[in-house]
Amino acid sequence: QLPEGWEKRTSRSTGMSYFLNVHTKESQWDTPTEPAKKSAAAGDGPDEVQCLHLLVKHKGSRRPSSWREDNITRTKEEANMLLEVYRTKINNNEATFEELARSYSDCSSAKRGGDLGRFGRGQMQPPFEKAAFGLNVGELSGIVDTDSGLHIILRKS
Ligand SMILES: N=C(N)NCCC[C@H](NC(=O)[C@@H]1CCC/C1=C/[C@H](COP(=O)(O)O)NC=O)C(N)=O
Repeated sequence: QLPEGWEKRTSRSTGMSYFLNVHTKESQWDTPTEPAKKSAAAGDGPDEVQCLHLLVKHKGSRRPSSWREDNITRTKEEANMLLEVYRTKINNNEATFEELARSYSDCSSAKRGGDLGRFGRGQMQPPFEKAAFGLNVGELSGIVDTDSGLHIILRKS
């Protein structure tokens, strides 16, 4: 039995259950324990963000294949080391996020410099969403672990 004001829904892209606040239309992955709030109080972070990401897949990825490699066999540790190198290059201004994503990201968004466009809550896998919505505009994330692989994220707006 859900607290008042919540409805259980299923995500189109992952088939995972999420919860919709029927008053504010906000959604969340975590099972609600309190009645749904009636208004979107300020300070709940943005409704939508626009991010670039650089995904390095590994042999344990949910789909260990990409435009770069038909069969991705690198280990998760190797993926982590690659992302540390990319983060360092970006922080040292040796390369831009877009240049590295375009060359090395295992996501189809590589062709757009890693741009995922604007997205709201309930669209991306939970660890990615948590990291992305926790960034300030212009901030580069640490290494984020999802079923897709390992990512670094740059929030654009
Ligand atoms: N709404 C927008 N713009 N597109 C739908 C995104 C669907 C979403 N995707 C992800 O969460 C992964 C992690 C962050 C980006 C992302 C990209 C994945 C990574 O590659 P894959 O593991 O699929 O091979 N490629 C596309 O989906 C999901 N709920 O599965």
